[in-house]
Amino acid sequence: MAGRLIYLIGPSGSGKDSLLDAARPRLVERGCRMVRRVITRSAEAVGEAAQGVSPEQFALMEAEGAFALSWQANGLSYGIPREIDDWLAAGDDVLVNGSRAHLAQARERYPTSLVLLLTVDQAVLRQRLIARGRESLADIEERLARNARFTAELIAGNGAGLFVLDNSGPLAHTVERLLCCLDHGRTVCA
Ligand SMILES: Nc1ncnc2c1ncn2[C@@H]1O[C@H](COP(=O)(O)OP(=O)(O)O)[C@@H](O)[C@H]1O
Ligand SMILES: O=P(O)(O)OC[C@H]1O[C@H](OP(=O)(O)OP(=O)(O)O)[C@H](O)[C@@H]1O
Repeated sequence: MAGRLIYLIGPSGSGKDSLLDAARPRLVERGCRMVRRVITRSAEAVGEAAQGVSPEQFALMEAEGAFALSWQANGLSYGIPREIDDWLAAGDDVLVNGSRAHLAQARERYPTSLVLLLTVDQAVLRQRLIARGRESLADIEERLARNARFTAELIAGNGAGLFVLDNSGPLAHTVERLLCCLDHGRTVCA
């Protein structure tokens, strides 16, 4: 039986990478796989969670069919390696750090996917982005504006198909809710 694609989305700074890192050992325990994204960011800026490539390398990889999903946002290109399709075919669940703007395409390709929307209060989000110190203040404001547009639209348009995980509180709490959702489904953990 094919595995489930678990498509984690949420604004930049909502804590997607932190959540994946914190939950990693317990996800692995459950046989859930995670994949390193390919991003057109410098190697120093992407850290362990992704592979940094140049725009030229990215275009080449895309043309060669290296990605199961790919999108552009925030002036960057992002790719999810196509090896996830082998894992899904082998019956493994796969959790990916996705894009809200690319949700429709992801659902079209993976109709049984479970979509998790990570949310955080906008004021908390601004503070976290500033504290993370990765983008300029102007870039941070652009990300916040992009976020404000998206969250309301997503919840209005996809309410029934989304599991909302609030990460305004402690990360450990969000990890427990994520695992509860994966183990028992939306209704029990809501
Ligand atoms: N629950 C939380 N409480 C406090 N800080 C958090 C929490 N979740 C994430 N952070 C911090 O917020 C910042 C953004 O998190 P990050 O995982 O990089 O977000 P994303 O991957 O969604 O862009 C990081 O500095 C991270 O340490
Ligand atoms: O369509 P959106 O939902 O706005 O998402 C666009 C991109 O922004 C986020 O990545 P970002 O560059 O912020 O990296 P990070 O969130 O992993 O830090 C997200 O993971 C997407 O790749």
